[in-house]
Amino acid sequence: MPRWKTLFSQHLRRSNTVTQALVLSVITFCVILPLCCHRLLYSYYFIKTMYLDSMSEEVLHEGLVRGQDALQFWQSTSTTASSRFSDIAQNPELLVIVVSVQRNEGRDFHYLLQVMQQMSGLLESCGSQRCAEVLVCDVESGPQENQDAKILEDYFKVIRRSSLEKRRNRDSVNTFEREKRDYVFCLRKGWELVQPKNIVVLEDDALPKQDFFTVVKHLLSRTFAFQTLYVKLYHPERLQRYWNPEPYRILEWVGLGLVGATALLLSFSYWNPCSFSFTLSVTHLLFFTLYFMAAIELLGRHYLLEVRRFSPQLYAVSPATECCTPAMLFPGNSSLRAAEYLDGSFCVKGNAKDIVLYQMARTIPGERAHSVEPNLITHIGAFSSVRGNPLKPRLL
Ligand SMILES: CC(=O)N[C@H]1[C@@H](OP(=O)(O)OP(=O)(O)OC[C@H]2O[C@@H](n3ccc(=O)[nH]c3=O)[C@H](O)[C@@H]2O)O[C@H](CO)[C@H](O)[C@@H]1O
Repeated sequence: MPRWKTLFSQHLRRSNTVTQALVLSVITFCVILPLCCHRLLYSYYFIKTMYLDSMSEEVLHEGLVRGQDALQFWQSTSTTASSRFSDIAQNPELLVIVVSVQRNEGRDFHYLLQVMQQMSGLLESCGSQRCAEVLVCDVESGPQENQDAKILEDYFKVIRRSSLEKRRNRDSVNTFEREKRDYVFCLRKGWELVQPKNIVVLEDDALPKQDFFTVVKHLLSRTFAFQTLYVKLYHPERLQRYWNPEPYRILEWVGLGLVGATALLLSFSYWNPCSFSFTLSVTHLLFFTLYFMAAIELLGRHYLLEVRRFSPQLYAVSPATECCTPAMLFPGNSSLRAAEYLDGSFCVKGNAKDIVLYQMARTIPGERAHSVEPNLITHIGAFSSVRGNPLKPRLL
């Protein structure tokens, strides 16, 4: 065949491949994914203008109903032996401390009651061998009472500061410093009272998921847990994307792209072995790796993480991410070190307790911190007790 003919047929084949790649990309990214994902809150295709307000209202309404149900639940529960968790054993394997303050905004949502209702269900499902001891740490030190904590007194042990400590704590510090001091108080008091082997601290709007105790138990059976200051059990869903600058996520992203592309190309080569030349496969591998990476990111990493719930062994442990402390595991006696670090810092807006802990774990030699994914709690607090709230809270 003359040379120009060979070149022409090569060019035709190449442009044919490029066209196929283009058509596939347009169909996937402009038709299929937008159709499937436009209602998924954490997907890039989510149409905020159409769905955000109505979804936020719906979630708010559901939260209110759950709160009223929880109130009714605790008001109607009789204090039988099985519903009482207030007798705390010494040296338990795990102590869960729930930190709570009286909320002014969103008080009808009874976050604490919701969390404790879920917790009591989880504790009951553990059977006679309790999976944890639980303390409610009521840190309200103003003139008002924490009504929800009061309701729970018949069922759980509630710890508070003494009146003298309360008076001392009332001096005019900013909210973030007060929040930190409250946290330190709960950590130390819990340790002092129960001497547990490990501690989990939950904020009062952190609703534990069904897999909570199973996964915490599994984490504690791994050696890394005892070389860490804390393990974060929650990270906000909106910050779980690959396009957030966490180095290990980039590795996961490229790895998933490569695995997807290799699997696809191997199945192609199985069904049509003649079309599988080396040059084609390298270009194809590159294209499909990028194709899968883009598809996963646009769909939303959050949804992919949910697949890991299949087994506790599949939960990913990685270096800790910065934001938020609604659910924290302090293995061994690390809660005492954390309390000491927090005590030595002064918190202000922009340098709240979550940032202080993160910085400590990064800068103090020998300290490390980890995060586990997917989340072990749902954050149900639409209203913040430390920051100003918008008139209508939104999901994003
Ligand atoms: C979901 C999320 O992103 N939550 C984070 C956000 O809290 P939020 O702004 O969401 O505030 P929040 O209402 O969830 O309060 C956090 C916790 O602090 C407790 N509390 C509040 C006031 C007080 O004077 N004393 C006290 O102990 C309260 O009971 C709750 O357990 O910012 C905090 C730092 O500022 C923490 O990093 C929270 O994890």
